[in-house]
Amino acid sequence: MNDTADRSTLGDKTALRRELRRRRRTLSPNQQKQAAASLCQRLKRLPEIRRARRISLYLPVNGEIDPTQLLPWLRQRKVSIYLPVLRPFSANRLWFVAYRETTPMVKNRFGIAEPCTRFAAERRNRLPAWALDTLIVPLVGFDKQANRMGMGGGFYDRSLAFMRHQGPAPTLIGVAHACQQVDALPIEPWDIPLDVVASDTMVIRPTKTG
Ligand SMILES: Nc1nc2c(c(=O)[nH]1)N(C=O)[C@@H](CNc1ccc(C(=O)N[C@@H](CCC(=O)O)C(=O)O)cc1)CN2
Ligand SMILES: Nc1ncnc2c1ncn2[C@@H]1O[C@H](COP(=O)(O)OP(=O)(O)OP(=O)(O)O)[C@@H](O)[C@H]1O
Repeated sequence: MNDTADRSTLGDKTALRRELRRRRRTLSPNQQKQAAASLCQRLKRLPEIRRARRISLYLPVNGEIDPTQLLPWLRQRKVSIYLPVLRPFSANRLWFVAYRETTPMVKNRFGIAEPCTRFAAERRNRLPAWALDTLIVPLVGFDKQANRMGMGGGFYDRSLAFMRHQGPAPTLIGVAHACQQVDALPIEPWDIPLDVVASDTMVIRPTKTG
């Protein structure tokens, strides 16, 4: 690809990301609540989530759809719950820290609540991504092939890069509001494909090829 094409692709992606983030921010508190309830109903019926024993989810910010209504249901099923935490000294990578009622929380540099560094520093409180069996991944956008767009930091793509090789392959469930769907997203070489996308109105799986 030449330089000009490269720059215009990047420009398109940034503009699209901004537009999709704007869409979810304009939802009213009531719409947010309805969407979250409807998403969680759908998620509870997914075989992928009913099999989960070690799952990560996220605490929503800036209009992201809220998956936390799942917490009581997961706890009742004795599923271990983890949150993504920005890894110190490891740029744009995540590790996953146990989220219990007693976990001490702080806000990270993006204003997202996460388990505090001292708690996360203890090995027994955290897992690398490959040791989870299921991840609920926050999406900024998705398309009908279940391709994803995230915040643009490459946090999930970097943390899941191990999935290109043989070995552990946690189930990846992308979640978003229905208004975050677009016709087609550009696929990047580093994108790790999702198994399923769930929104407040639908469940999408990529069509199998090959
Ligand atoms: N709720 C939630 N938690 C999450 C993610 C997420 O998307 N949602 N992440 C998924 O990767 C990781 C954090 N990734 C992020 C990547 C970029 C930005 C970001 O650029 N935010 C602001 C800038 C804020 C600032 O710099 O102060 C922005 O977009 O303008 C935020 C979080 C881990 N935790
Ligand atoms: N495995 C990787 N190793 C190194 N850099 C990576 C990797 N994956 C993604 N990146 C880099 O991260 C940046 C952001 O990627 P992209 O725009 O696809 O983000 P995203 O998929 O929206 O973000 P996220 O994964 O945080 O949801 C890109 O510049 C890309 O080069």
